[in-house]
Amino acid sequence: MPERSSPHPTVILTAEKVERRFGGFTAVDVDHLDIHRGEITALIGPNGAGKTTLFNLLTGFDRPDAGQWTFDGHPLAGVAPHKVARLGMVRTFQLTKVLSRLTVLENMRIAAPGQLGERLWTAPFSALWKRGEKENTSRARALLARFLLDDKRDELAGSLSGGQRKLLEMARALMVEPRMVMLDEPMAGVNPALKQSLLGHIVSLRDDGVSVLFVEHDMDMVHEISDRVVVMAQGRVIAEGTAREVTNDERVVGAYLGERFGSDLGETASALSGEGGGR
Ligand SMILES: Nc1ncnc2c1ncn2[C@@H]1O[C@H](COP(=O)(O)OP(=O)(O)OP(=O)(O)O)[C@@H](O)[C@H]1O
Repeated sequence: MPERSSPHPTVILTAEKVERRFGGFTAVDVDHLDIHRGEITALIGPNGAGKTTLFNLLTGFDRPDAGQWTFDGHPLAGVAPHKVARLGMVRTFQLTKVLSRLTVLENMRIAAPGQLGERLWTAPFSALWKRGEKENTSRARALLARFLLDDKRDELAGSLSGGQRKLLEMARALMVEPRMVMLDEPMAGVNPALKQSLLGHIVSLRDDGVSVLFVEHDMDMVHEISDRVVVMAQGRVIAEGTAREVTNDERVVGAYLGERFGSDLGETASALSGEGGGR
């Protein structure tokens, strides 16, 4: 549906020859990857394709065996996650048990930049620190209002529904005012009623100028909001293009049909082919 990818996009993230091996097994072997600025990019692929491992590498949560990548001109290989976030690239995380025992507002406040970091050491209890805390709280409240969670602010995060948790994960990521957000399966465990609202929030991020990269198995979502789709299989990028282009790509259909479970891409491709009068 959207297919609004610009013919002359600028690149916000570019990766070269990124490799991650676990023992003798190569989980990621990406020769080249560009993510376009201001677009919604879906990263899809069968189970075990290396999508999450690539996310972890790009955001500093894992170390590559080889490779380089730059975000907005900053070389990032070997840079720690909190520094990556400070440069403007954040990823969402599923709420852990520990975070579930904190309130919604506490979850937001600890996601603020510099929290538990240098600010706390150099200026505890100072006026500067208090001002920072006040700013963090008002930013957190504004984001919670945007995601319709403000009336839940004093409730434990663990008491939220699956969809509300996803909204909180996204709101938390925005505490650092990122230029790029990486979402890991944003639709997993979300009921259909909240799905549209979540999609709307992702589109509104793009409309605010934030680049979005998301991993997802839900092909309806991929078709509905992606400007561009990158397909991985066996650690490599095997295809790139609009959702329609990649679902009609034989290499992509082959990669999915090769596995028994996972995505509905095979069905989607057949449906698309049917629309187009058969293949
Ligand atoms: N820490 C690890 N140690 C050993 N093997 C790992 C490790 N992390 C990932 N792998 C392997 O790397 C491969 C890629 O895994 P990854 O989780 O990145 O795939 P994925 O595309 O995200 O899959 P899914 O869609 O199922 O989440 C898999 O075969 C996985 O078993």
